Amino acid sequence: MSKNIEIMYSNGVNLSSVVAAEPTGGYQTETSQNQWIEVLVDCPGCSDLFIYRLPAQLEIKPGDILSVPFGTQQVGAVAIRLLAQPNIDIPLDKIREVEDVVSRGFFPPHYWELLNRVAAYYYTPLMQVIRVALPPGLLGRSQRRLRLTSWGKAEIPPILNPTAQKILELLQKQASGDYSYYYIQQKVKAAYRGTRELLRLGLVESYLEPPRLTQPKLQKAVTLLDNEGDLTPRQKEIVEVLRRRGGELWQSELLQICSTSTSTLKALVEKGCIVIEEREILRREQNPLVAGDQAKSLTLAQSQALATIQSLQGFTQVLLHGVTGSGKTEVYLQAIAPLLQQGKSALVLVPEIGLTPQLTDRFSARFGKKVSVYHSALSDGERYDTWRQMLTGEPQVIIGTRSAIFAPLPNLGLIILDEEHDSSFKQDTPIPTYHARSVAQWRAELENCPLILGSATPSLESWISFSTSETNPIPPTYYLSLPERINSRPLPPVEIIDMRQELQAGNRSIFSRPLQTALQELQDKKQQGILFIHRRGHSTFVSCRSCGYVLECPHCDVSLAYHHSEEGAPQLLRCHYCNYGRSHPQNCPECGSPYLKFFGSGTQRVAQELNRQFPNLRLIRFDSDTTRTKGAHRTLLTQFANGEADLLVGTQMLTKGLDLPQVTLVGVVAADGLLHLSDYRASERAFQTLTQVAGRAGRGEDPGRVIMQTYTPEHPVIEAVQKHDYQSFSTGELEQRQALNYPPYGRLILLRISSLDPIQVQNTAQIIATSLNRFADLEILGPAPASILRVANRYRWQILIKFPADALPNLPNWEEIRELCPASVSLTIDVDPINIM
Ligand SMILES: Nc1ncnc2c1ncn2[C@@H]1O[C@H](COP(=O)(O)OP(=O)(O)OP(=O)(O)O)[C@@H](O)[C@H]1O
Ligand SMILES: [Zn+2]
Ligand SMILES: [Zn+2]
Repeated sequence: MSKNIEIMYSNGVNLSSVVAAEPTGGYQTETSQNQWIEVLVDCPGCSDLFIYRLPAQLEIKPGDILSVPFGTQQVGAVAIRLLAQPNIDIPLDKIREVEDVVSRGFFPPHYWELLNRVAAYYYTPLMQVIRVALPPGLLGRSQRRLRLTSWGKAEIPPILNPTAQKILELLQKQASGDYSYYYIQQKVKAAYRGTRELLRLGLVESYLEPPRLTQPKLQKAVTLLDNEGDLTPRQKEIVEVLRRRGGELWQSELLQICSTSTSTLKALVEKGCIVIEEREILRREQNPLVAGDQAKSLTLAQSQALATIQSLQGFTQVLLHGVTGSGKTEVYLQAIAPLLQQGKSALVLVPEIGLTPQLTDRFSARFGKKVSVYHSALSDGERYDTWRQMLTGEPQVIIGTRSAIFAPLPNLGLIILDEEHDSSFKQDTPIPTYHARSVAQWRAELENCPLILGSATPSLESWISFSTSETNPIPPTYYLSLPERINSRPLPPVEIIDMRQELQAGNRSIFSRPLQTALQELQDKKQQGILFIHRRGHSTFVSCRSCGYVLECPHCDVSLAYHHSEEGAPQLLRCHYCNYGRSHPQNCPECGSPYLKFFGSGTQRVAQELNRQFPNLRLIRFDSDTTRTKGAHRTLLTQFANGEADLLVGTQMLTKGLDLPQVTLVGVVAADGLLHLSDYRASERAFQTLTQVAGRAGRGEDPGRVIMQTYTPEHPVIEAVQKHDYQSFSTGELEQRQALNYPPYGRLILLRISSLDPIQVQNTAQIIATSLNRFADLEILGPAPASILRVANRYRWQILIKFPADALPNLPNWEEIRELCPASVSLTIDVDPINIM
């Protein structure tokens, strides 16, 4: 085995400073006098730079993806920086050579710098950021292989040394004459001597097999040539089919259409009528065909907003604050159209996949094939190919979720974050714990293009940075408002129902009397409704009426939710944290009593109740249980849009961006579930969710109405939602945030500490907190157990660090903090956390 271990920096260089110090210069580096390259290797735990020799025949640039020898393996690596001299003191012959380039020029200009900023801001090793940004599998292990040449396949080998002889025999015994280096090394001692000889004699050749996942998908294509030969009637038929189809078809299609065989096609090849060759097919998610549409003539507010957007030059930020149904999407579409004409691309980020079918359709209707989607529910192949398609530089529109902010579009003209307030733009785990909005700001700055943040309920962060009257802010910022719905349609009136009074009046149903009446009327009037429930499943917990025992998850400190859908389907208890499931017991496991009672209502229970009380009402459940399979979102929404159901019953998922003009009624079964969460953002989130769900009503010709049930009608969030009053809600909420120094006035860093060992995690949390107390400008909250201490058997503690947003104080050296954790305790640094529970 080789003892040439790669040479690593001994003093733990701070990577971000190394790379950030040389912004994009790497791309223009004169390669001639550089003989060395620093690389990042894709190997767990390796965050340092390693130095390699440049092979004479290879031209390598920073950003290229490489294959390098590492220990005894070949691993993926990213070229970081070229050097004229190795900057460490080691014998030059100890430095190994780069094996090969797997993929060239993978990063568009500025991209590299973006990744570095993310790594630095979120205290994450650069390699982890690269992993989030690249499609899966790109850095997979490529394999060096050895195969026989045609000369090597011949029977008469020259006289060889014994190892070479053994390897040759090994290869010749194998049908394709092809093995990995690794396999040969296992089989033959000191194999390198033999391979060297075989290579020198030209009996074998060595080649690099790219990682499997990233292999482009090839398929045989048949192309018609002009030679009319002497053909049989059958052959003529095939040629005719090809001609009618434009002279080109995939072989598989042609075989199917003509019910013919490959040997028939081969005969045509021999007659010179057709050629068959391998072509790459791009596995992009197929957008269903949608009828094209034209730009709508804009309302006054829309055209003013558009005019401002079109006047923007370079890096600017726009907050497009438009009430629900005010036509923000139309503004996006018309802002993008001229960019595509200029050969530029646009990036549109949306919160959830559930949202994308409708939105993607609107974009496809306008821009056709120039639109692609990019999100984590795509297959690896689809992701990889969409990625490659972006690199072509063709003007295009990418619509995607959070991670699409890293889409490598070379010629970016505009970035849009739709529903910018949505918390799904923030990644909690794994690291980097990035917020797509922050990354979008950096990206827009680096690409020098405008960024549009759109929402009916802007996050307080965005609101404050656009509403404070700073003169000449950098970058220039614009607050654009669409205060009215399209065609001056009114926002729907919101009726608040006090459920305590319902109970007093003897109504024990989960539906208040006004909601019952409204549901009844729905059918008579042939209109549609949406019913919002905070939780999926049937009931939140099951407990014994005799002894009070609550069924809990064995791995988490939470009660199990009851899931039951149709008659006859198995009754299931499920943990919403770790997905543990068990069958529902007949009797109490504690006292044996048969009287088990369900508490709290999820989507399933509400659906059951509806079926019981309104047997004629047709409903569709829309939550993460019913939308698990690919395409389910689209199918269910299409059914609903086609009028196959009267009511859509679901969770958060249906609050966002749905545009269904025939929906007149929106019901909120219990607003309270959202209000009383132990998190400083609970009110903001509740206001946003309730306003958004209310905004689904009355978007078409018929006026809408909202019925909101609650036990706390006097809650300020409920009052603000009722009045559609963003302004007063945000003013009040900001005062509270300021008083306590919470964002957007203060900044937060959350340390999440977890372990299987309850004692060790608590001790570690304590030790970390003590060491943080040395920093006078930091306010340290905790250590405290997370609100659910144990999840999936891991005990979780946290420490919240608070500091003023305007002055970055002296922060701890996170590596030192990390070293305080024993191996069994893991630490995640969540910068600007959103979920603190
Ligand atoms: N200028 C226009 N003329 C006629 N109809 C329009 C115009 N602009 C938008 N619309 C239509 O109005 C409806 C609402 O628009 P859109 O969905 O873009 O609103 P939105 O502001 O994104 O709402 P939300 O924030 O609730 O998602 C859509 O059906 C859209 O096609
Ligand atoms: Zn019991
Ligand atoms: Zn669990």
